[in-house]
Amino acid sequence: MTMGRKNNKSNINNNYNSQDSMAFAGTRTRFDDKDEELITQSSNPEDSGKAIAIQDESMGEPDVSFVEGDDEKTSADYYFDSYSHFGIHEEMLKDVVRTKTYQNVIYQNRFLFKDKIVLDVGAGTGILSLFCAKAGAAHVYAVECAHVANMAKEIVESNGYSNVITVLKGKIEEIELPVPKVDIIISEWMGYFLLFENMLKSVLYARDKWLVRDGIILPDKASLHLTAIEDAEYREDKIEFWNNVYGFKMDCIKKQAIMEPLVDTVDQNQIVTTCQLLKTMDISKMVSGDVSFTVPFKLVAERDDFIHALVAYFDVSFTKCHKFMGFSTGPRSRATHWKQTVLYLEDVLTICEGEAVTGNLTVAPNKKNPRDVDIMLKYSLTGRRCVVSRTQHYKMR
Ligand SMILES: C[S@@+](CC[C@H](N)C(=O)[O-])C[C@H]1O[C@@H](n2cnc3c(N)ncnc32)[C@H](O)[C@@H]1O
Repeated sequence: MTMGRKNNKSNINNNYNSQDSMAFAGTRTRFDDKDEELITQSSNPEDSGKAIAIQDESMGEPDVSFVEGDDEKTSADYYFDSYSHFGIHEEMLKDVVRTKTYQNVIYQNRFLFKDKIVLDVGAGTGILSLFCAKAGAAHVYAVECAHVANMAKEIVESNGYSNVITVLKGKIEEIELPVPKVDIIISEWMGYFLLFENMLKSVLYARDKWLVRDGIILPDKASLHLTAIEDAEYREDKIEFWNNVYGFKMDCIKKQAIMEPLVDTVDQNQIVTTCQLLKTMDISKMVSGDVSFTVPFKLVAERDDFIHALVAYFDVSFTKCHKFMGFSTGPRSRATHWKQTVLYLEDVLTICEGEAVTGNLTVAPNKKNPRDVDIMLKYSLTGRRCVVSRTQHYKMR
């Protein structure tokens, strides 16, 4: 997965949700809501913890030393480590679309929470637990496996909620809850392309183990969408660049670059076709196998243009609220830290208004590392000016 584009264009109007709302994941990107400037923050396991450069002044040269014990770490450890530093939580909390939506869902629907037992899966700083406690929950169990759990405990204490919120440090799959059942499960589990990180599996595990019959899960719906964009300039910079690097061809890197989805903000003016709903997941009913699927699509051109990439994004909704609530991470909505996921095409499609790109998208967790996502895209266009049919494979990692 590749992050960021030179000229980030953030959209500031989320038409989907009139409330202030926004969000973040493993390699999440910082979104500074004040100046709407997007700053890439790598929390890539490859970048974190493995080696540190220690400046030894007597020697002059930096000494690159491996941190003791890191050899034993698995990719899962690196994943959880990425949530240990407060910086990643700062970025999530500052994602106003994300955090405000959860806050509004909880504060405007107190009838759901009053005197209820709540389980917060992946509590982070404890922010969602605090919202629930303030909204009148009888008790909240805040489960968090990363070191930030220690801070969540302190935050709960210093805000005077220790009698309502119990922070449990550990993986949801491994902890013991002091109660047999809970009335509500709340979680912010969404990753890039919705499914990157695969945290949804942990939420479904918690649902099956602890949620009472007729209990509520928040959010309870998540949908993946697809559209097609014109993106000549950036495709040139990211993909065609490898054709001629100071006079040398680097085709092998070009092949890799095209396989890596780009997480970035797309300007709504780049959209060439209709947007299509690919898949809706009902979090209250689905099984973990439902995150692997193949869906057909048909994207109809709304103008004569060139298509360089398909773009995926997601919406989440909280349908148990008094009034519908949710947010979209689409290019026509206010930007979130999730941005959009851009899949570059090997072909540039010359499309005329009314013509359609059709195909199938297959999505599945990677077999070796289920937090990564494998995507297969089959597309074809039989147009007046362009006839193309191709299959491409992408890896989000
Ligand atoms: C996207 S963050 C959300 C944090 C917080 N709920 C918020 O809204 O700001 C997800 C959190 O879930 C934690 N997490 C992920 N998988 C988990 C698991 N299996 N058990 C416990 N915590 C988990 C991560 O460490 C991370 O802090």
